[in-house]
Parts: sequence; C-alpha cells; structure tokens
Amino acid sequence: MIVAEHLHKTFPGRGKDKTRVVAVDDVGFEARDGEITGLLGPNGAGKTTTLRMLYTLMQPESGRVLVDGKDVAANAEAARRALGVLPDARGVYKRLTARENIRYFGELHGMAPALIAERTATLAAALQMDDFLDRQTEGFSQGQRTKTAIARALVHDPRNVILDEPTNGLDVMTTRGLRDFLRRLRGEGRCVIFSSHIMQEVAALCDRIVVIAHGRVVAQGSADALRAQTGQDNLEDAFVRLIGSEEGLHA
Ligand SMILES: Nc1ncnc2c1ncn2[C@@H]1O[C@H](COP(=O)(O)OP(=O)(O)OP(=O)(O)O)[C@@H](O)[C@H]1O
Repeated sequence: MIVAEHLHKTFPGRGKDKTRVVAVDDVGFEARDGEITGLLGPNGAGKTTTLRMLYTLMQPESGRVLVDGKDVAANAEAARRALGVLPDARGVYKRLTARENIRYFGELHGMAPALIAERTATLAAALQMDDFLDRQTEGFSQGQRTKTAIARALVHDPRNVILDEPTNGLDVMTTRGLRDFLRRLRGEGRCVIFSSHIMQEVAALCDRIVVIAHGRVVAQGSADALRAQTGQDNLEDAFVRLIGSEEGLHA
C-alpha cells in the first residue's frame, strides 16, 4: 500500500522568468493493495514528479510518502525493496539481452541465480517476451523495451508496483496484453499505481482514479464516483469538467 500525504515540490524557474515552477501542490491519495490506482492528468500536471517522490528518486519539500506503512524518508532502502518501478526513462542496457537486463537487476537485489531464473521465466511468460528474451536490446521496439523494463522492475517480486505511462507508444495488442498483466498483478493482491494522460486508459483499468491538474488533486474516487461528483452521465464530460480542458480525452 502506498500513501501520499500533502506532497509539495517546486523547481527553480529557468531563463528570464525566475518564478519557481510549482510542479506538485498538496497532493495526497491512498493506493491500496489489490487495487489499480490511476494518476490521470494532462501533460505537465505533475504526475511524473509525484511518482518520483513515491519511489524515492525525489524528496518532497513537504509532505510524506508511506510504503506499506513506513515513511520512505526514514526507510528509503526498505521502501525500494518493496517497490517495483517503471520510470519515465526506460533506460534498458543496450549491450545486454532482455534476459541479462532482468538478471542484472535480480543480482543487484541480491537474489540467488535459481530464483532469478524462475522469476524471469514467470515474467517473460506473463509479458509474452519469449521471442525476444535472448536478443540484445539494442534496436528493440518501444513495446519490447517497455516489457523488458517492467520485467526488470518486478524481478524481486515487489508488493507495490509504480508505472509511469506504461502504455505510452504501444500498439493496441501490446496495450491489451499489458492491461491483462496489470490486472494479474492486482489479482495477486499487489498495489498497482500508474500514470496516464489518457482518460480511456485509466477508466478501463482503475479501481480508483486520482485526477491531477496543475499540480493539485482535483478529484479522486472510482469512475462512478467521479461521474456522480461532477453530475455528468458521461465519463468524458466528467473529466473535461474536472480538468478544465479537453486534454486527456484523446490517445
Ligand atoms: N527537473 C525539472 N526542472 C524544472 N521543471 C520541472 C522539472 N520536472 C518537472 N518540471 C515541471 O513541473 C511540472 C510538472 O511536470 P511533470 O513531468 O511532473 O508532469 P506530468 O504530469 O508527468 O506531464 P507529462 O504527461 O507531460 O509527462 C511541469 O510544469 C514541468 O515543466
């Protein structure tokens, strides 16, 4: 389970305008075990910055993050062990095969070779990676790179899974496969959180939706709750109302 409380993060203004950029402004939500939580917002809303604070890459200026009940500021190592992260930059090692990328992360986690091999087989089957598992990743398609990065992130069997725009640039079939995979993680009781700027994506998959615009949470709840809250029958209209624009409606 991941809890974000009152997160706040700014960045220095660059160029002529020295005003600090407020990226995340008092963001709070709960992502529960056995649920998929979606962070939905238009470009620049603060999703990636929020996720980076959840997975300890960035420190909030104020607020805190709890992973499985523990404050990550005081327990960063334990939090990282409990998290599997697909960051916005996938960064797979080009000279290694997909299998070697996964193995390398398993070794960094101190896993025994037999366990790494077993987890690799499980993940490769679930993500349908078998036809490229032993190819060097240089030249991989976006989908192949994303799958490799996801498998690598989950090799240590974390209870909590954070994915930054996991379906970005993927074709329809790969996206469908990935959705099934995320549902499977949910079925295993894991806490799954992912970001997206595509409303349909989040609506199709998420038990709980956290809508972010201009660094703030403008609404959260199930798709039905968001419809009720905005008084709109149609989910698209609900999002337009919440976000204040039509961004996020189209893939
Ligand atoms: N390292 C940084 N330095 C300066 N500004 C930043 C930095 N990182 C993020 N920002 C700014 O913070 C705001 C939120 O950015 P963020 O990347 O979190 O948004 P996002 O919701 O993930 O957007 P997208 O959907 O486009 O990826 C934006 O205005 C962005 O320009």
